[in-house]
Amino acid sequence: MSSTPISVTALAAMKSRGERIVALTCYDACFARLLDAAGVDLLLVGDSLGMVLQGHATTVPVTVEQMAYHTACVSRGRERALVVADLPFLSCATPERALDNAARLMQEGGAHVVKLEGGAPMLEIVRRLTEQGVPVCAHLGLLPQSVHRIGGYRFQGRDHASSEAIRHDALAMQDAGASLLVLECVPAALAAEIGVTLTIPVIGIGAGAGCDGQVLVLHDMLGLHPGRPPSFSRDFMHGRGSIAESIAAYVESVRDGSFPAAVETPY
Ligand SMILES: Nc1nc(=O)c2c([nH]1)NC[C@@H]1CN(c3ccc(C(=O)N[C@@H](CCC(=O)O)C(=O)O)cc3)CN21
Ligand SMILES: CC(C)C(=O)C(=O)O
Ligand SMILES: [Mg+2]
Repeated sequence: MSSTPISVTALAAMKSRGERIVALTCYDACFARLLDAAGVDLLLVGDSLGMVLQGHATTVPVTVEQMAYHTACVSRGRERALVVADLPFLSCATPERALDNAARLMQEGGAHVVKLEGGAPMLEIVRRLTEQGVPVCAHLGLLPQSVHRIGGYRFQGRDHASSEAIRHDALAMQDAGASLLVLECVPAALAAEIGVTLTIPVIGIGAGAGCDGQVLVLHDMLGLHPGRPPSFSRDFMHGRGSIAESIAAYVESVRDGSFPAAVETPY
């Protein structure tokens, strides 16, 4: 049985109907087939692959070449799910580079949407991409590509000034043409408020259950994190017999709003 492929407008329609969006990171065709068959709506080819696949301590070493390769692998495996690919570290340093690199992710990789980290300084790039027909997913809150500037993977938006900046940037991203927004590691109340304010879908990771959808790093939710997984993640393999069963449990838990629970919502 084949079903209609998901588009960014289909995700917006889900938001308006109050249906939660289920997303996971995905880096290869094998998992793309599995996640797609389980009804995952959005496959994020995240630059987190630098950490979970390549063994780096950060996402900083990941290149556009590598992102295009993994995006192409995912694109071959999916039928229905929307494919979103991360623009990696410094690939949006100028609007020209952003346009060239988005072209690679879409034309070589088959991505439907490109995602970029950052707020106000990225608005011009979001406008330029959007006016060229490139759907953009914005990414605010914790920006892992800035880990060396931030000094660690910390929750963001916990004081008045930074929560105001995130709120403001979220609206500005929507106005600049972004089709989706990922909010990473921000307080649940802030994320929920942004979710009801914006018309575009807001997908949270470490941002509470009030978002329009959830995303997790695939390896974390399969219990494959080396050491202690992030506090906002859940090991869906725990007590289950197969990967397929665990993915199905994640899909159901996001759809019915039981993931993330209070224990997976630090702030
Ligand atoms: N495997 C993996 N999972 C992720 O969620 C993830 C990546 N990699 N790579 C890119 C970014 C980095 N991320 C991370 C990584 C660790 C924490 C973490 O351990 N946070 C602490 C709280 C730290 C604090 O607020 O001071 C936690 O307990 O969750 C958070 C986000 C999220 N993304
Ligand atoms: C954590 C998600 C949102 C991401 O950007 C990634 O996997 O690279
Ligand atoms: Mg990323």
